[in-house]
Amino acid sequence: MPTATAPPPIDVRTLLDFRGLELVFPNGTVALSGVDLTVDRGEFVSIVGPSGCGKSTLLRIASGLESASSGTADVSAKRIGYVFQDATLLPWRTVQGNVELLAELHKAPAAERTAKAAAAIGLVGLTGFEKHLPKQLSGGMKMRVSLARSLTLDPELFLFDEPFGALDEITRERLNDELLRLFVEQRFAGLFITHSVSEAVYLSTKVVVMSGRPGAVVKRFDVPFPMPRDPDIRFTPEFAELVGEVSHALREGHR
Ligand SMILES: Nc1ncnc2c1ncn2[C@@H]1O[C@H](COP(=O)(O)OP(=O)(O)OP(=O)(O)O)[C@@H](O)[C@H]1O
Repeated sequence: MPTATAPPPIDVRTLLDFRGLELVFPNGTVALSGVDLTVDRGEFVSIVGPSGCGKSTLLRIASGLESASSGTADVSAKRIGYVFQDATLLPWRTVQGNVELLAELHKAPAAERTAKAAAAIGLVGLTGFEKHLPKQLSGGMKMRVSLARSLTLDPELFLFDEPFGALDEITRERLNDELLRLFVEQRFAGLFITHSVSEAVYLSTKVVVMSGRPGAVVKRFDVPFPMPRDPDIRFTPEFAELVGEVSHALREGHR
């Protein structure tokens, strides 16, 4: 009797899979050249690279806003969250109204929207600020609202484009810890762009270093420190050593 052939297993671990990506803009600018990048479930991947090396372009490809000229860009994550350097809040809407926005666009019923927004506002530590308008919030609080807005979608993959770049050091460190807590609790995967090597090492399970334009991956580092991550890890020689190695690769790739 013929035996049924089992279908090939689907690799549900990989949420984003870029192979040999090239991107040439219509004006001839070669932004990316042969970029291989994957983000698996459970991973938090940071990209560091010199200005103009194509980091934001990679996120634009991940979100479907840009298409590669060649190579393959597979994104199997169904629900994707976005946080950019600018919190992009609607100034006339309250915190609650801003956080409900995505659920509203997805036509979720009012009661579900309210409940999801309240839970997300709680997750980012803004309970009590629901009725505030964006102009009444600090920069760090606005970023929390931006995070909460995407959390209502229960994202499988979160894309971050230098979300904390404009914040002061203390606020940035606090938000790094909040983000790590959310990563552990909410179990989304992350693709995070930053100019800060220590931020990349502190947050990530993997750090990818890109060269200057055209952007290519010059080195990948696995970050061995366990999750949940101890904030004091930043003051250890092992942490300093890894930051040094990533910084060195960044300098080498920039020549
Ligand atoms: N629409 C476009 N047309 C032509 N060139 C572009 C376009 N968009 C971006 N570029 C160029 O492509 C390169 C990559 O841009 P991108 O914004 O991805 O870099 P980046 O690494 O995110 O930079 P930064 O760190 O400064 O934010 C840059 O040199 C940029 O000037």
